[in-house]
Amino acid sequence: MDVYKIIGENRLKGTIKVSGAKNSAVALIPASILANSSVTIGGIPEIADAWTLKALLEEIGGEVNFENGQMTIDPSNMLAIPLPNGNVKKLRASYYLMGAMLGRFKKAVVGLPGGCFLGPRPIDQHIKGFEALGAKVTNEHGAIYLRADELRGAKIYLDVASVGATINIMLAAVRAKGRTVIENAAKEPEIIDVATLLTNMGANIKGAGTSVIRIEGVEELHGTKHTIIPDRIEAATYMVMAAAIGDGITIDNIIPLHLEAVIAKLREMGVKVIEGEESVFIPRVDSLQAVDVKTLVYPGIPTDVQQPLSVLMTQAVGTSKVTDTIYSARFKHIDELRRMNANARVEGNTAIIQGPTQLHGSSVTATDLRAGAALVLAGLLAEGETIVHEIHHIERGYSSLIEKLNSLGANIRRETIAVSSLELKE
Ligand SMILES: CC(=O)N[C@H]1[C@@H](OP(=O)(O)OP(=O)(O)OC[C@H]2O[C@@H](n3ccc(=O)[nH]c3=O)[C@H](O)[C@@H]2O)O[C@H](CO)[C@@H](O)[C@@H]1O
Ligand SMILES: C=C(OP(=O)(O)O)C(=O)O
Repeated sequence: MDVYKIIGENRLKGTIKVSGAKNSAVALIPASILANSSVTIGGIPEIADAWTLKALLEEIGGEVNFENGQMTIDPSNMLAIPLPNGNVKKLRASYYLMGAMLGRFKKAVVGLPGGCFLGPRPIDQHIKGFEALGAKVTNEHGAIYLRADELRGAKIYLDVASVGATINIMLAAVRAKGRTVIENAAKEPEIIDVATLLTNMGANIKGAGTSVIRIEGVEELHGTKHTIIPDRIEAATYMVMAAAIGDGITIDNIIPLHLEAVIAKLREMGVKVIEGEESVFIPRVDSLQAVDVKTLVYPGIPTDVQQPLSVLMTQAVGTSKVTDTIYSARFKHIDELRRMNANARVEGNTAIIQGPTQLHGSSVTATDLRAGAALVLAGLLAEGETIVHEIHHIERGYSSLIEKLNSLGANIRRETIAVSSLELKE
């Protein structure tokens, strides 16, 4: 069982480089299935989700090379091999195999996705979209079966502006006959990134990044080269860390526009954020003010950032509130923070955090990816040693987290511990 052992209270200083966006990568990699020749994607983060997707594409006959952040996928020999179990369960984004395989083969069998448990994560809007395009969709023993004689363009109104459903419908619709219109589409930057790749493969997509996306289906898509956008969630995580325990940190390789809501909220807390073209500099912060935060769809504060932000709130003077309107149960980290002396409680979809508090090193469990990042930050702030368990969640989405933070002066070790010491913790 591997854990992170963190000795806290070191001030961090220097420059940290953000990797390519996980939530783009996990859609771009499956999108390559739709091409008739090799697709090369640069800037893929070294995260477990990328390796799992590589293995999944290989399971269906793809030839995949992943080296130095560049993934080249030759999809020519891929087949519609059913994927009911195994690797598909390891990540949420395996659901993109449904749209991509449906688009290419007009059929797919994909086990219901895994990923972080954030409360219920329905995929009804994805299925509604596939059905509108003419697919028959059934759920048999925990796997989704999709089959269509032909895919026909359709008008699809999403009941919720879902990132996953918007991308999944785009993946199928680019190969449908005629025009698809997605209304109330999600507007996240990752959607534009996927649309850009598909367009460079020969797809005809208009309006990605707005709430109405129009797609004219095409007969064939070809190979191309693409560079992924920087990870705005990773960037936000490091910005929050810089505000909490930095002594002057530059966060490099970012698109500041993607982070406007986070930057505005940090400024409201008293953090100085100096924006460059592709970086921000955050000087040492001496005093933080309590704030209220509500997560919203883009361009609002992302739900993925609320967990690290709630750790920052333990350092702010006064009572902060963070309401998650996207995933109302995404608060498992609060119990862990309480073990570390945080004065925090959850009421409905809101965490209420009183600060400032000196956090104490403790043995805690990462219940999901961003909860894990939040606990790493808590460990960096805490006096003494913090041991973070279940780090596989963190390594699904953060590339070289320990190396990056240690290069700023953090003291984090990844260690294998005997199961008996885990049992002692229980
Ligand atoms: C792999 C990936 O990109 N994951 C991201 C994606 O997840 P995910 O694709 O799960 O998130 P969605 O944008 O689809 O979900 C947003 C909201 O819509 C609801 N919903 C979604 C689909 C559906 O069919 N029915 C439905 O009701 C969800 O329960 C949630 O309340 O966007 C989330 C919201 O920005 C992020 O937290 C995740 O990091
Ligand atoms: C919840 C997340 O990931 P996933 O949707 O892959 O579980 C996340 O990126 O914060």
